[in-house]
Amino acid sequence: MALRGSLLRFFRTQLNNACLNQNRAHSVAILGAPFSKGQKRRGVEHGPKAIRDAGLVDRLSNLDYSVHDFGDLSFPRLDKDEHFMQVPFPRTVGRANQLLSTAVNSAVGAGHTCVMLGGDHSLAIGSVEGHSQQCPDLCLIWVDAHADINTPLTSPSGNLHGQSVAFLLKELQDKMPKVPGFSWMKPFLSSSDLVYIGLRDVDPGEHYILKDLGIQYFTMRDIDRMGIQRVMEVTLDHLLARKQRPIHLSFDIDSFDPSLAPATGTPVNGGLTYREGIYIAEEIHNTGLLSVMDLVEVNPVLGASSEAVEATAGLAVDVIASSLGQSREGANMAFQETPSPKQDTEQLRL
Ligand SMILES: NC(=[NH2+])NCCC[C@H](N)C(=O)O
Ligand SMILES: [Mn+2]
Ligand SMILES: [Mn+2]
Repeated sequence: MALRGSLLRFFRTQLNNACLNQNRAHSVAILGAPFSKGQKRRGVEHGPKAIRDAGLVDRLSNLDYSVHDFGDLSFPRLDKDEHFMQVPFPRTVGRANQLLSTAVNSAVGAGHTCVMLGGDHSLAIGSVEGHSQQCPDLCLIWVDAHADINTPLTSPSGNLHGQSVAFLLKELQDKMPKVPGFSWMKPFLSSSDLVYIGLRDVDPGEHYILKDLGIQYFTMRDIDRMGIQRVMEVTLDHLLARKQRPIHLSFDIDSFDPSLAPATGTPVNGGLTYREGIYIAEEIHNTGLLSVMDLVEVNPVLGASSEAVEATAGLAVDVIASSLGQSREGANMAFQETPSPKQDTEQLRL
């Protein structure tokens, strides 16, 4: 019995080590997912380019990562893809997510911390699913103005980017109709493995589900009341107190206030400040457990000016860099000691 227990523990640690960043702390994979069929506004498929143009790769290289930019995935166009109930493009969205899942699965398997650039938020289905193939005990932090937990039966819009979480949760399995295009996956996440931060536009059916499943969430009002420091403390405690496990961060740029992130499809007033957003990212980095992150819903076509687009994409880069260790305290990688003028002149004389 004792031997069996310790063997089990050993294998569990082995499995965890593949996922708990030890070996991959210094290697980041970037995956572009130029995809927009989870919602109806065009332009969000240009998100990956806008974020790269804002200097993502340079910023991560400055952090001393080896950065592997795997470029953009290419998603097939399916000619025949009729609505399912109110849901447009179900097969196209299902297939794109299946491809993304495979890509995330192999990037994590190869030892990278993975950054997925969207694209709309329906892509989190494939991203979290692929991550879970490598790290079945992952937990999910969803930073968003929206809960994205509608089912096809509760959704007011039909859009799949407002339903991603419903596809992931085991507890909603018997509330979900069989959506064509999604037979490759089944739900795997428990509602206790998920925390929301930043909510302020929750549909009635979503609110019912959040309450019914007892999901931990922090609205903007909660952030006003408790402060972002306490919100992060409770979030990380909720997810990690029992055991350390890999984190999937799914970050929707519309969690920020529209004054900071105007170029997005479903902006909602009263969002995160710059400092709150960066603090969330820093705290997640400080756990040492970030394994995959999504940065979604940057839509360069919806910016009123090039400045608006650059501000939104630049903010996305700041969030990604902070999640991967850029620190407001500064870092001293280049210095072993404070350079002294005496040594300098000696060197000059030589
Ligand atoms: N990922 C997003 N921006 N989602 C917005 C969802 C909006 C709304 N709740 C819906 O279901 O359509
Ligand atoms: Mn979202
Ligand atoms: Mn959103």
